[in-house]
Amino acid sequence: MTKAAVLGTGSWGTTFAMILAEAGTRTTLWGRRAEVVEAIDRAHENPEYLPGVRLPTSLRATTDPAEAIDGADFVVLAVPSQTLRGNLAGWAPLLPPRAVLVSLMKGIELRTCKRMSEVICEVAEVPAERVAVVSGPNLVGELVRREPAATVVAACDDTVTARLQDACHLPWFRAYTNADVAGVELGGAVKNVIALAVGVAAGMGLGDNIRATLMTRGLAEIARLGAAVGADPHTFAGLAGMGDLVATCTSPLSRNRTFGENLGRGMTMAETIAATRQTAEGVKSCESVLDLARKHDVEMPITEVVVGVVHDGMTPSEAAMLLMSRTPKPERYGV
Ligand SMILES: NC(=O)c1ccc[n+]([C@@H]2O[C@H](COP(=O)([O-])OP(=O)(O)OC[C@H]3O[C@@H](n4cnc5c(N)ncnc54)[C@H](O)[C@@H]3O)[C@@H](O)[C@H]2O)c1
Ligand SMILES: O=P(O)(O)OC[C@H](O)CO
Repeated sequence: MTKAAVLGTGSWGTTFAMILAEAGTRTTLWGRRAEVVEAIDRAHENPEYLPGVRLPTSLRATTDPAEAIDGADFVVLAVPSQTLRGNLAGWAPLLPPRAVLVSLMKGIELRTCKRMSEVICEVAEVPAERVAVVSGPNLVGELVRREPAATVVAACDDTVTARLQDACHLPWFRAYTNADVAGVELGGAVKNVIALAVGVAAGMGLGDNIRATLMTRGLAEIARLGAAVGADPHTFAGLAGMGDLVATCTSPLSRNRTFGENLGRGMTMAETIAATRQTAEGVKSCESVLDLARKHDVEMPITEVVVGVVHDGMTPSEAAMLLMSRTPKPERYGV
């Protein structure tokens, strides 16, 4: 039987562990807090992140990473992107020699501008063939009700994607495979930034025309950056590109969109952060996405104003004016 360790008992870590367990994978969750771990292990509920959701009885939980990781075929990483490097450094000595490391995270590391798979290879000292990512339109609030959804499992090794697909495929959760790791990761990380922009516009009371414009031009930004880092442009028309962009930018369940909406309504950053209990990855990653774009000489005007609003005191109205007053140009998608 395939065995998985899921490291991180937040909303996506717990939900993906539930999916793995339901798909017949022997799964153990690792969490930092004893009370959460005990509730998952004994009462089959995560009261902190998924109150009221009944988890499979086969799903185990522990505060001991060695116990979770022992004998795992898949070690699934589900902590915030900016803490991954530190967390993984502690877990690396525990990894079984042939385990595949799976990233659930949708962020880009600050300062290094590295994708999560790159951080994993570097910190765990594993070849790219032993790393996979999972990304797609996967809003936890719907998945825990077992509403139909799909995702993408990506790895450069076909046998790895096939095994991971098998480990998490369910009648209500379709996993597609893709070999374009960079594209799948960028789609997931940058859509969070675009969702912040869409949220700001919604909070300002603006309508569907600008939402569609931000999403479409946002996808063009994602594709331009993707082309610059060597991703397959087709990936961005798929679930991890357009699919996740649509889900995140249109759903009230999205934390990134909601964060932007609060800013657009006039809340300060401090008030918005205080109102956000969970990880809204775009808030930090917008800076690393912009840095990455600058490194590759890629223009990302929506990302630039998101960084302005979130980190540099730009008002939503100033951001809107900056975007709308750009030089008129031909419509181009991608490069
Ligand atoms: N929730 C979703 O709908 C969803 C869906 C797909 C992908 N994701 C991505 O998955 C990743 C994790 O998101 P989430 O929704 O589980 O976030 P979350 O905020 O619900 O949970 C984060 C988890 O990490 C833990 N954590 C925080 N700081 C830590 C640290 N320093 N060391 C170790 N653990 C720490 C928290 O205790 C918590 O268990 C993010 O990159 C997110 O973008 C989330
Ligand atoms: O709630 P968000 O904004 O972090 O989005 C969650 C998922 O990434 C949607 O696929």
